[in-house]
Amino acid sequence: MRKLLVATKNEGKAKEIKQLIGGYFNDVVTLKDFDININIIEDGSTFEDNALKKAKTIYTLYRQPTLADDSGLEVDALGGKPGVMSARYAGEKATDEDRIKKLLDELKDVPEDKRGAQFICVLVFIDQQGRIYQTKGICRGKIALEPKGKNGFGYDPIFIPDGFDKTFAELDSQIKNQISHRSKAFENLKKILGEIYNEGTCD
Ligand SMILES: O=c1nc[nH]c2c1ncn2[C@H]1C[C@H](O)[C@@H](COP(=O)(O)OP(=O)(O)OP(=O)(O)O)O1
Ligand SMILES: [Mg+2]
Repeated sequence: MRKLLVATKNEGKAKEIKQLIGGYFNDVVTLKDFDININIIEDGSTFEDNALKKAKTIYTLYRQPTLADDSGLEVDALGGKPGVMSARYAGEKATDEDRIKKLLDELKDVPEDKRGAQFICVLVFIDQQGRIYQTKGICRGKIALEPKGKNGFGYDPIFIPDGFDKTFAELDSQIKNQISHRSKAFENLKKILGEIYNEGTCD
């Protein structure tokens, strides 16, 4: 029996993590699943700092294999903003719609060919013994002129990945999971898990 704690409260993210993690754990539980009400202040200046803080906080409490994901959207025309502030871009109580609205507003005078952006995902995994591993994935694309689609979460309705003419929210979750920043970070994490667990998936 191998269990993974996922240090996230974001249900959209948790769903993707469960789809992407592969067969290395029989049980994958998030902070919502085991109902711990902990508020981890994400005050780092990088995705790496914040992912590390989330993973360490949960590992220190439970001493079990723990995974954290810190991610966000960097918009070229805004010098990389909202970046690490993506979740709090329109204030603490704001919704995904509020954040999308604010971003589109700031880009209202930016023409289509200057709307380049990238999603970043940093994963930090801490194994049973407390060893720390980190991987990163980037997905390039551009910001749509208006929100479209119902799939996914967060900024998905306004992000058009390179090579497609639809937003992540219009594309199938299967396609998103083949090309996203998160899936790229997981490709590398799974190589590490393969080494830690000797290629053996658990059964
Ligand atoms: O694939 C994605 N598709 C759309 N939006 C995304 C994606 N990946 C990250 N994002 C956005 C959501 C949130 O506004 C911010 C992440 O912030 P981040 O602190 O990592 O996550 P969070 O606060 O929502 O949950 P938690 O910290 O509990 O894991 O970037
Ligand atoms: Mg967060």
